[in-house]
Amino acid sequence: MTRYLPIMLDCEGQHCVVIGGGVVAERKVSGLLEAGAAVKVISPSLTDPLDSLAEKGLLIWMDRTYAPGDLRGAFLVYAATNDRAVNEDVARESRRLGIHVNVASHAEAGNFITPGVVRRGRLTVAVSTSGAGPLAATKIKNVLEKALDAAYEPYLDFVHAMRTRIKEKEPSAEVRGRLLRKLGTLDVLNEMSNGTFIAWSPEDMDAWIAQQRVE
Ligand SMILES: C[C@@]1(CC(=O)O)c2cc3[nH]c(cc4nc(cc5[nH]c(cc(n2)[C@H]1CCC(=O)O)[C@@](C)(CC(=O)O)[C@@H]5CCC(=O)O)C(CC(=O)O)=C4CCC(=O)O)c(CCC(=O)O)c3CC(=O)O
Ligand SMILES: NC(=O)C1=CN([C@@H]2O[C@H](COP(=O)(O)OP(=O)(O)OC[C@H]3O[C@@H](n4cnc5c(N)ncnc54)[C@H](O)[C@@H]3O)[C@@H](O)[C@H]2O)C=CC1
Repeated sequence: MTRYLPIMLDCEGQHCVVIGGGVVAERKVSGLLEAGAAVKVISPSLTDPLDSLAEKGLLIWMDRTYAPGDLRGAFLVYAATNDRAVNEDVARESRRLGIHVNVASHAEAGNFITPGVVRRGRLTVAVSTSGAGPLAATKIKNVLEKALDAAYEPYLDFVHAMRTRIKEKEPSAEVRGRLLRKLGTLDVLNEMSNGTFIAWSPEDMDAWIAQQRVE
């Protein structure tokens, strides 16, 4: 069994290439666009949603089949055609160029796979079965989709604002550590979830930091 390393990859502005324009390519493209990647799709046909993304200029479409050389300079490559041999050629070129490649038809030909994803703002939960059962991954994802409160989004914005402030304002590593741990014990998530949270102004944040510093 392949034991994959789960990592969070910053793809903002990175040039990513998807070969194929069917429903599977569409799913991979939507994940890439959500992550801010610069997407190029190479395929003689596109699904309607992909076509409309191309028309809006949200991706670059090359209306043709894959040709060697197409992957040069790519950050990530997805081989998502319905032709196994073509996907294998894409995987081979990627490996030769040292580019990570995902192969939709038979994952073992590539070296990374796509998890099912649930997002709540800054929270990302990724579910993988290591390729054992993509539909099982979807089912688990759906369980999490129901379980994860929408309040995680404002909660993590709050935590981010507070952590940024504490890191900027507190030079002592020891005090900073204490403040950051105290931040983790606040009941803000519950308050946001049940609607009782009153937003903190920058002054409220500074007052909390000043008070906790001396305690
Ligand atoms: C290994 C992996 C590689 C990769 O694609 O990255 C892979 C591979 C393959 N999938 C196949 C089939 C299906 N995949 C889906 C759906 C999804 N597949 C996704 C990921 C992955 N699929 C990676 C492993 C994820 C993990 O670790 O669990 C999801 C989670 C994410 C996404 O695609 O974005 C997305 C759900 C999105 C969501 O719910 O949000 C459906 C259901 C449907 O289409 O509705 C079917 C049909 C039912 C079935 O086959 O079970 C085949 C057979 C091809 C054939 O032979 O015909 C292969 C090839 C192989 O097994 O090697
Ligand atoms: N990994 C996954 O999540 C899943 C993978 N699959 C696999 O992925 C493959 C693709 O699935 P779909 O998108 O549903 O197929 P599809 O038949 O809808 O689309 C295939 C696309 O590939 C393009 N294409 C074919 N030859 C090409 C070439 N030489 N160069 C560039 N583009 C080319 C076609 O024009 C079309 O746009 C399936 O054959 C299956 O093996 C299927 C379901 C899920």
